[in-house]
Amino acid sequence: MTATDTLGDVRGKRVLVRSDLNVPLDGTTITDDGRIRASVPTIKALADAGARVVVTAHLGRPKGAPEDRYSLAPVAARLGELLGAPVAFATDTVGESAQGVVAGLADGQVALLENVRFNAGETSKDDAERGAFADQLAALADAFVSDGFGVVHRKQASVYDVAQRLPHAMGNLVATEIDVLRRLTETPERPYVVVLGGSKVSDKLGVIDNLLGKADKLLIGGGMVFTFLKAQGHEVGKSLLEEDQIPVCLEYLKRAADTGVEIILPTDIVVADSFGDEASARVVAADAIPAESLGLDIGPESGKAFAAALADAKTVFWNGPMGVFEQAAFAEGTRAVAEALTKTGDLGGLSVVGGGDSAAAVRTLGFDEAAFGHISTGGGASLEYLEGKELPGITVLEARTDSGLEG
Ligand SMILES: Nc1ncnc2c1ncn2[C@@H]1O[C@H](COP(=O)(O)OP(=O)(O)O)[C@@H](O)[C@H]1O
Ligand SMILES: O=C(OP(=O)(O)O)[C@H](O)COP(=O)(O)O
Repeated sequence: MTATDTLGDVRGKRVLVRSDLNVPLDGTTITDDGRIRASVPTIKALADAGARVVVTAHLGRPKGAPEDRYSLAPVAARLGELLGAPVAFATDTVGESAQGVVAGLADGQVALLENVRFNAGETSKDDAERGAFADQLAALADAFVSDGFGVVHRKQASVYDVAQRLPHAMGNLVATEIDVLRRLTETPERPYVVVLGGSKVSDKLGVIDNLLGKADKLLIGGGMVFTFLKAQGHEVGKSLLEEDQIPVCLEYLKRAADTGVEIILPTDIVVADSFGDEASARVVAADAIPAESLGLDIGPESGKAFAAALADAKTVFWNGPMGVFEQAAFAEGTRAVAEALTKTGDLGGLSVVGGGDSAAAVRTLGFDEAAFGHISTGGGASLEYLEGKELPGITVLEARTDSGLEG
C-alpha cells in the first residue's frame, strides 16, 4: 500500500513528507547520498501524483538554533539532481521563507525546508512546546507522509506530533524497512549475531539489555568498547568513555556469562595521539592503551576474531562502524566486519547493515550493496525495533484510521 493509496487523490494538495536526509558532509560536500536516494521514490511518487511536496528533515544534532554547518542547502541541490527537477529551498522551517516557498509551489513541484532541528520545539521534551511547533509545521500542509525511517524512534514534532494533526500515511521506505526487520524479530535463523559500534554510545549501550535475550553473540567495536574495557579494569586513555555506564557494562558481562550469550570484545586496538592523527596510528593490546592516546579502531587480531565469530552466522544485524572509518588508518576493523557479512548470504543467511554511517561505510569502502541482505537507513531505529520497543513514529500512524484526504 503506497502513501497515495492511503491518502487518496493528492493532486493540488500540499503534502508534508518527513524524510531522513541526515547524510555525512565534508564541509558542504555530501560524502554519501544513500539516504537521499532512499527518500526519492516516495517524494517522486507524490510529485508524479500532482501533490505539492514539502519535505522536512534534520541534519546532525544542532541545539534548537540555526548553525551554518548543519544547513540542508547542499541536500536540496542533490535531491533536485536525483529527482531531475529543481527543489525549492526554504531558508527557515516554518517562517516567512517556508510559507512563501510552499505558497509558490505548483502541482508536482517539490520544496525542502531548512533543518527542522534549528527549532527548539522539534526535539523538546515538553509536549506543549513540541505541539506548538507541530502546529506550525502542520499549517504548511494538507497531509503528512512519514518516510524518515531513521527517525521513527524519536518522539519529535516532525515525526510524531505532526501526524496527530494531519491526515497521514506511512511512506514506502518506512514500510519496506519494517518488512525486512520483521523477519529478523519473528524467526531469526541461528546463530544470530549482532555487531555494535559507532559513536552514539549512550544510545546504544541501552539496547544491549534486550539483545542479550535474543542474540547468540554480541560483537562490540567502535566507541562503545572503551566503557566495557574500563569496566574490566583497563585504562582507556583519552578514548570515548561513558563513566556512568560502567556498572551497566559490568552487569551485561555478568548476565552474558550467566546466560551463555557470548560478548566478544576486541583484544587489540588502533590508537592515535589525538583524534584523526593518522600519522601516529599504532596497534596496542586492548588492556594496554597508553594514557596519552585514544582508541580509534579495533586492531587486526580483533578484526580476524570478529570475522571468525561471524563465519557461521545465519542472521546478522550490524550497526555502527568499528572505528573512524572515514580515515584509512582507522578503517580496517570496519572493512573486516563488512567483508565477513558479505559471506553470510552465501550460507543462505540474512545480513542487515543499519545506520547512516554504517551504510555509508560499506559503500565508501567499496563494497557492493548487493552483497548484503539489506542496507537499512536507520541504525538506532532498527535497533529499537529489534529490541521490541514501540517506535513512536510508527505507533502514531497506527493510532488514527481516518487518514484519507477530503475532496
Ligand atoms: N573509537 C571511536 N571513537 C570515536 N568515534 C568513533 C569510534 N568508532 C567509530 N566512531 C565513529 O562513529 C561514527 C558513526 O556512529 P553512529 O552514528 O553511532 O553510527 P550509525 O550512523 O551507523 O548509526 C562514525 O562517524 C565513526 O567515525
Ligand atoms: O543518523 C540517524 O540515526 P543512526 O545514526 O542511528 O542511523 C538518524 O538520522 C537519527 O539521528 P539522531 O540519532 O540524531 O536522532
